[in-house]
Amino acid sequence: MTAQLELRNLSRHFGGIRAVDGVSFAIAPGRITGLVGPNGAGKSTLFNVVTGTIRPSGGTVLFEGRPLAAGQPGAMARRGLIRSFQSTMSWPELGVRRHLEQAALLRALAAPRLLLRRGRIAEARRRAARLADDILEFTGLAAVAEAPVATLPYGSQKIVGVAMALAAEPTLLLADEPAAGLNGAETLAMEALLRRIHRERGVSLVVVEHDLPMIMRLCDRLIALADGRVIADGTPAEVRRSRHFIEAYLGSDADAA
Ligand SMILES: Nc1ncnc2c1ncn2[C@@H]1O[C@H](COP(=O)(O)OP(=O)(O)OP(=O)(O)O)[C@@H](O)[C@H]1O
Repeated sequence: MTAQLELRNLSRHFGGIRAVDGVSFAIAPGRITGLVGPNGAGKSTLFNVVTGTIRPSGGTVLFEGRPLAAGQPGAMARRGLIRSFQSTMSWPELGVRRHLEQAALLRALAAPRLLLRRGRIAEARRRAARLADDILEFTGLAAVAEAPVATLPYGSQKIVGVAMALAAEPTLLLADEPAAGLNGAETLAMEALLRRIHRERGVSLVVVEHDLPMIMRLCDRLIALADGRVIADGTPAEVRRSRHFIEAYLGSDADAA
C-alpha cells in the first residue's frame, strides 16, 4: 500500500543548526500519529517543511506517493494535507461561520481554473456555506456560529482552528499543539474532537503535542524526535519504554511519560 505521507532522509538546516537531520518515516492511511520531542527537537520545522512553508535542505516529502513541490505552501493543501489554523491570528472580528467559509474557500479557490469562471465561484461559495453548516454542527460550534472569534474563550478558539482545517476537507490533518494553553476539561474536549474527526470523518491525523498523557491516549503510533533525529518510533507503550525517549525527556517531562 502507498504510504499517505512519507519522508525520505529529510533535512533542514539553519546555518550550523540541524533542526531536522535526516528524518525518514512512512505513515499508512487511516492512522493517528503523534510527533513528540523536547523543546527544539525539530517538530515545528518538520511540520513547516511537510506543509511546504519552508524548503528542505535535503531529502523528499511524498504525499500519497507524489513529491512535495518545495516552496509552494498551497500545493499540499490543494491535495488534502491541511494544517490546523491559528484562528485568532486571522480575522478576529469575523464570526465563526465566516471563518469556516473562508477556510473552505481557500482550497476551492486555489484552483486557478475556477478563478476564471464567475459561476464556478458562486457555486464554490454555496458549497462553502453548506460545509460550514455541517462543521458547525459536527464540532458543537453551532451555538456560537455568529460570535466574533476574538470574543470566544481560548479553548473554543482552538476548536475553531481545528474546525477550519476540517472545512478545507483534509485527508490528512496536521494538528500543531492542539492542547497547548488548554485546561484539563478543554484538553479532553479537544482530544474527543480529534478522535471523532478520525473515526467519523475518516481523516488521518499527525499531531504535534507536548501533553504526553494526552498524545499517548490519542495516538496509535508515536514518533519521537530529539536534535532533529528520530529517536523512537512505535506504539505509545513501546516509545514510553524506549531508553532514548526517556533520556531525551529526563529532567523535563520524564515523569509525565
Ligand atoms: N528560522 C530559524 N532560524 C534559525 N534557527 C531555527 C529556526 N527555526 C528553528 N530553528 C532552530 O531549530 C531547532 C528546532 O526548532 P523547532 O522549533 O523546529 O523545534 P520544536 O521541536 O518545534 O520545539 P518546540 O517544542 O519548542 O516548539 C532549534 O534549535 C531552533 O532554535
